[in-house]
Amino acid sequence: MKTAVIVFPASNCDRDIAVALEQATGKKPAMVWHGDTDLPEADFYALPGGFSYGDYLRAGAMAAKSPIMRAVIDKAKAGAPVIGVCNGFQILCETGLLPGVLMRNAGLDFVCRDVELRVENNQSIFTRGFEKGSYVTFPVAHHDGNYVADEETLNRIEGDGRVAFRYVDNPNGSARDIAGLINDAGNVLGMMPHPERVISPLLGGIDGATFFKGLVEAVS
Ligand SMILES: NC(=O)CC[C@H](N)C(=O)O
Repeated sequence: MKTAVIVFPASNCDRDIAVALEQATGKKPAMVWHGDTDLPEADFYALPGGFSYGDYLRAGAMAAKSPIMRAVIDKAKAGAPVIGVCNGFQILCETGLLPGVLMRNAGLDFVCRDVELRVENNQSIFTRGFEKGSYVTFPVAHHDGNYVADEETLNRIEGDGRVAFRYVDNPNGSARDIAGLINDAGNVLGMMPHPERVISPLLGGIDGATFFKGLVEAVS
């Protein structure tokens, strides 16, 4: 099982997700710099959290135009599994691989705390490790986590069962409490909460370990 993590200037969760992936797969992921143009072969690709390019213009907007993202977009369109966490979710929206956009939190504050999420869909490769309707707790840490899309898009996403996770107590104003979203084809997931930060009791929880284990099993 090979995985790869894309590293942008001011990514700050790249090593956290690398540790989570190594724990789940037994192998260190390839770390790929944003300025590269070629991706190594991998069973899935991860876009980590952080403040890529200082969150200038809009969080994820500049990273979406970085050289490596052309290769990530091609891989995703060819069906490779891609996961984006927090800034990674922002980047996926800015590339258009996922619909909608992440705007400033409704309360205008940076929100940093554990949040409870409902698993809305366990049919995807990303959520198969969970029971549908079960609850998990992951931390959030962001100022731009307010998911916005037009009504038609929201209806379509919900109608197609593409909401992966929903906030129980919405921390940022996201439309329809959406915390994590899957693309049409089912191979791209973006989510604001951080599963890679709860992969051991020492870190305060293991729901993230279940998440990565389920993903690894699904793509093996
Ligand atoms: N941890 C993260 O990836 C959050 C950073 C993100 N750019 C924000 O909205 O604040």
